[in-house]
Amino acid sequence: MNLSTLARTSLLHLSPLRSTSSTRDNATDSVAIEGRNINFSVNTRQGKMVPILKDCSIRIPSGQLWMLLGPNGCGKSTLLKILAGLLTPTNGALYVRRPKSYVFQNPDHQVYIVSLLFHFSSRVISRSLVVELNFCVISNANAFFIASFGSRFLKGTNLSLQTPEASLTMQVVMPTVEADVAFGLGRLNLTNSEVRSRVSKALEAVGMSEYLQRPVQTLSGGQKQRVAIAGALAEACKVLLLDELTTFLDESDQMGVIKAVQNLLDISGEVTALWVTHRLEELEYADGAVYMEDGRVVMHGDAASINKFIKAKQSSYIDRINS
Ligand SMILES: Nc1ncnc2c1ncn2[C@@H]1O[C@H](COP(=O)(O)OP(=O)(O)OP(=O)(O)O)[C@@H](O)[C@H]1O
Repeated sequence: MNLSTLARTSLLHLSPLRSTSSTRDNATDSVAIEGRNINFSVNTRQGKMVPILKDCSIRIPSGQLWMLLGPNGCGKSTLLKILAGLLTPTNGALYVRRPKSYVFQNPDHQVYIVSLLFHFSSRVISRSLVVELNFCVISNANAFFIASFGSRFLKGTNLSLQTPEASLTMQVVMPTVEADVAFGLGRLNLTNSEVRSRVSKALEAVGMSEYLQRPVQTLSGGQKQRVAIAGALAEACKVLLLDELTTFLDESDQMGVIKAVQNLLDISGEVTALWVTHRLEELEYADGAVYMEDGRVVMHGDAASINKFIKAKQSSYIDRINS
């Protein structure tokens, strides 16, 4: 989908975008993420089609931090995965600026996820989708293995596995923060000094420069999350899709991650972030927000209006319970 074609199309059911006081000075009017009438259904074992997303439309300007909110099961993660290219919509129009990167809720799953993402972009050399990265070789069968045991447990381990298609040795996780951030750069044909420079700039953007040589498993959850974001930045990603990053974090780590994302948007001016959250208080850091219910986008616009809308809904719900 061509951006200019999409931009010319009027999105009648979206509320107009308005700037908020927190909008970054360097943000432009160009659009980084746009979805129009996105539908997504799944087939149940009984052969029934169940709609998960219903005519969802969103439009997110470049250089801004937006939040995606809504009750449990309303479809936030599904929409984010569609934007990331991990799921294909049943129908609808979609534009997401590239390179884009998806950062998962649990920082310990990041390496497993990296391997899955590479399925779509890397060299397929056997039926089991074996992919070669700069440091490691992973197959989808092994990815399941990593998921089952937890990548944290396997960090820095060498595994030898025999599959019907190939005999594999894989080093699962990078031993240090520096190597972890450099993980995805192998396919870019960069010199060593270019890799080092990208890694150090990315770690600086998330406030983790002094952790370059630290083993990843010694970091806190929030620090791991920031390292994962740095990995995406090192690959020069323009769109960050962040799935409930602060769920497992305490308050100080939570603030560290939000500040890191805000900081990197301020520094770059051209990175756009969409952040799935349950926490209403995180809205105060956003330029805009999308509120979903039951697979639909109910409201879309500036963060303050969405905050007011959700609070009004919550208090009317409490009133109904109490009456
Ligand atoms: N493959 C699937 N098969 C059946 N139902 C699914 C599938 N994937 C998602 N769903 C359902 O779709 C709905 C939306 O799921 P999704 O994970 O996107 O919600 P969410 O808003 O991110 O929820 P939460 O806030 O609890 O993480 C849920 O009811 C979920 O059970």
